[in-house]
Amino acid sequence: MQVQIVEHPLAAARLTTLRDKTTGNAGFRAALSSLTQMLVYEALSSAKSAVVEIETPLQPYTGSRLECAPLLVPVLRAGVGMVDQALAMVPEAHVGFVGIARDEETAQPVPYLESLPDDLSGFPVFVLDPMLATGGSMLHTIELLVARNATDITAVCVVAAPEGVAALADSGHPVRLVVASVDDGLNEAAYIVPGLGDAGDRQFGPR
Ligand SMILES: O=P(O)(O)OC[C@H]1O[C@H](OP(=O)(O)OP(=O)(O)O)[C@H](O)[C@@H]1O
Ligand SMILES: O=c1cc[nH]c(=O)[nH]1
Ligand SMILES: [Mg+2]
Repeated sequence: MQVQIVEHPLAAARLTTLRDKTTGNAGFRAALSSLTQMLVYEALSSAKSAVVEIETPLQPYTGSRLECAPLLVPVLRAGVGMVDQALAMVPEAHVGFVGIARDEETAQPVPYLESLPDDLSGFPVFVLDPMLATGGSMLHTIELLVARNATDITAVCVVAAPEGVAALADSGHPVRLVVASVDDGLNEAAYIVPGLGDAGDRQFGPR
């Protein structure tokens, strides 16, 4: 599986703000939005372009546009904080939604929402979720997409645990990962360490 770690100094600065436990809800949402811009920019660096013929004020010009905008799929709740900025980068994109909450005892994903197009053949899909911990939530999402014929899936994450990266790689599904950091691992409660805590709670408060 292709893993692209975005290590730009500005990305590292936003990630530090997210990790800082003194950052409040508003500051966390702002830093997540800003970092999402960098992650989506990098995730699109290999996207195909289509030729567009235009005219500048001076002469004809052969320009380009994205050949196919990715379907954006935020995983609720935490991925909600990434979707506005991703849409700002790709305004023509469509958006699907998946809702999953981990069971706090077992860390198993509990799905509660699925709102996706029926057929994703030929469409690139960007799954937006800041946290890839055990990988259970991302794998569930990927399985929903593959069942709809998706063959080009990008997981856009902020922090990943090696366990989650391995789970995606071992799944054999057509997925690549774009992430700001692969951290040390998971603690006994399946939280990423050093991590940034609960990305949903830090944006929106406890559920
Ligand atoms: O890789 P996993 O072990 O599945 O953990 C990662 C998931 O946990 C978080 O969501 P959470 O379940 O806390 O829901 P929330 O976004 O509503 O807070 C996070 O946003 C991922 O979706
Ligand atoms: O560290 C973690 C693990 C799962 N979900 C989060 O929000 N944070
Ligand atoms: Mg949460």
